[in-house]
Amino acid sequence: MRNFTCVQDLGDLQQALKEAFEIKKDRFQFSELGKNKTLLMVFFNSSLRTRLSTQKAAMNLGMNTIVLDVNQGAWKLETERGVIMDGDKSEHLLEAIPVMGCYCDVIGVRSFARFENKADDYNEKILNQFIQYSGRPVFSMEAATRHPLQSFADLITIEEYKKTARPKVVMTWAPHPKALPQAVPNSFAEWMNATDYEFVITHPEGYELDPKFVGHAKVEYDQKKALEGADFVYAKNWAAYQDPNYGKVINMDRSWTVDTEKMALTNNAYFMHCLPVRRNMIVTDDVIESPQSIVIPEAANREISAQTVLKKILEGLK
Ligand SMILES: CCC[C@H](NC(=O)CCC(=O)O)C(=O)O
Ligand SMILES: NC(=O)OP(=O)(O)O
Repeated sequence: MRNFTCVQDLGDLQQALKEAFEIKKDRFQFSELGKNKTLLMVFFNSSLRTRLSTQKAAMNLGMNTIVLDVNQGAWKLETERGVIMDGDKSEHLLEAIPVMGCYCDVIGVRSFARFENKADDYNEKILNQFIQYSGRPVFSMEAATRHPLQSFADLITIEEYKKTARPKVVMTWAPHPKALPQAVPNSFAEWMNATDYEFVITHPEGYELDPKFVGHAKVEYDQKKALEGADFVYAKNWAAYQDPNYGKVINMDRSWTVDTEKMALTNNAYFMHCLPVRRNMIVTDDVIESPQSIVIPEAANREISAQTVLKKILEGLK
């Protein structure tokens, strides 16, 4: 595998899951694979789980790691070609990216949607420049439209906890004070659609996601109806996608917060969230602290999804 930006890049998903569970049995069995190889992790946005789990995964494979927080320490970067650089940006991405490629063998990039230009976001303008100009394999650590390492970990977790072959998985929107990217819900939907699970998306009107990601999922505007009989509840906030409200918060309706009453409608469902989570906005304290909350094992599986992806990229370098 050269680059990893979406579920399709993994190829056979069932085979990738087998590799992930093999790694989980003994995460140090491939510790020679990454010897003398360096992973560069580039963050344009904050991170806890991705930063820690991806470094740990690289170390499990014997890799060296370098972490760059672009907005803390590096030169402020210009991303637009043709701009006269007489302002506060000292370096252009078109130099910085090939330079970064000189110092590493694999690059991970986190660059959220900026909500300034929908086309730039949905054409993955930043991530694709790393793919085009770095000369190295590139993987997404959450880009503008997807978060594949998270979604892979989410799928691993559902496979571990499911009680039936085809569980009912419900992704529900929940309120948040900020305009959050559609990357996590887009990606979760894309990965759920790649399985044979029963998958339902529920959100208020106006929060419809890009149909490219919704695919054949059922969309239900009545959250309580959607939650009936659910085996997994995946909560997440996202800003509006559809024009003219792209990138906007158009609703903060706290009746969409996931609470014990909502969870009582389900089939004793497990509660999932990618974290970080705004308690008592997305989900109540009682629900996220309940025995049915699997947000910590879900986060722990980020090491496994990252290690599986890095292993496949390193195998492609041989
Ligand atoms: C893995 C999730 C990363 C990001 N989350 C946030 O930016 C939350 C920020 C906040 O709650 O202040 C998102 O929603 O895409
Ligand atoms: N879920 C996730 O990617 O968390 P961070 O933003 O903390 O990396």
